[in-house]
Amino acid sequence: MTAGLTVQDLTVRYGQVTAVDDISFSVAPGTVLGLVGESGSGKSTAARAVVGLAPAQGSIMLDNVDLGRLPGRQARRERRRLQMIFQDSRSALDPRFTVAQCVAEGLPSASGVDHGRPDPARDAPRRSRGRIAELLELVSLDTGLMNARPRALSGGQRQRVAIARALAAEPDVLVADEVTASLDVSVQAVVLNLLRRLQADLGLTMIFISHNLSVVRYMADQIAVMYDGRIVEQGPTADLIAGPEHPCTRSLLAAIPQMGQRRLLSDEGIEASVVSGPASAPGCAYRLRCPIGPAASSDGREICTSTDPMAEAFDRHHQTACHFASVGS
Ligand SMILES: Nc1ncnc2c1ncn2[C@@H]1O[C@H](COP(=O)(O)OP(=O)(O)OP(=O)(O)O)[C@@H](O)[C@H]1O
Repeated sequence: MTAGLTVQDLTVRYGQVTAVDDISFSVAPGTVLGLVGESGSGKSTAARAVVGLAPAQGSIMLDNVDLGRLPGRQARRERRRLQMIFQDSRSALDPRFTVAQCVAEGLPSASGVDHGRPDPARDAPRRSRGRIAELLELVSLDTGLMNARPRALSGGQRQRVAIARALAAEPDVLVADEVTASLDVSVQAVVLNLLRRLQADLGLTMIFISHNLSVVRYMADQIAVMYDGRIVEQGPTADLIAGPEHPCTRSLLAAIPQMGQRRLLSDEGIEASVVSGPASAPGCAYRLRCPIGPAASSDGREICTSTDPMAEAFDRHHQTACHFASVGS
């Protein structure tokens, strides 16, 4: 069984911008956490921080090992257990490399640490080709494409190469950030099914990010909803979909087109970007958008403007950061 992931008090600041604001979550071994939220809510930054690509405060633990407390070399080795797949496979793959070389980038070296960028002038080492072929088969890619360059591939094929490269490192945790957002709608479902199958077959622990709640719903066991750098609601997928408590979650749900699979898997329908108050303002960050908060109520809902709602446990599994989470939609 792969390791579980625990993230505690994760904060990422870029100058004055707090992109991720003190979030905590855990992903049980072999399960999928869906991270959903509007554009700019901090999903990508959180993901990048988890895999060590963004400067962060807080702790990231694989099982009970805090990666931030390990010495450099050991930390680098442990970080290989977390792999990320990005939205844009075109820029994620080096155009000078063959497919085999792209996948070989992910293979652990004999010493167990990064073997760096393979020399694009040389072919993937002969001893690795068997493993590379295995990985291509795993992602249902024709091994005849081994010597092709990424630009000769379709978007879906390139994303499969990126997945194969991530799997080459034999990760415990896979972080998938909007991996189908730039694919044709017809290919999105195929890649999502592939990811779901690989996750289940390999028992991977996974963070799956999308701004499209219908896609996250399909992929995830648990969902965390982000707004303005924070997690405003999290819980088991079925509970959160059947009984969304935070108005932000309700708004994301309402934006799902109630149509067939083609529309459901498209990126249509999620509106707007984050509108928050000044960073120093007290109160709930969602209040300016909120249909049940101060703007919408005659009683003023003073608490929304005066007090930041901490995530309160409505039950043990389902948490919502809203003073009026139980008020109807
Ligand atoms: N390198 C950076 N420098 C400065 N600000 C950044 C940087 N990366 C992200 N941000 C800011 O952090 C906030 C969160 O951005 P992030 O990309 O993580 O959100 P997101 O939810 O992933 O959005 P999207 O779905 O559009 O990618 C935004 O306000 C963004 O402008």
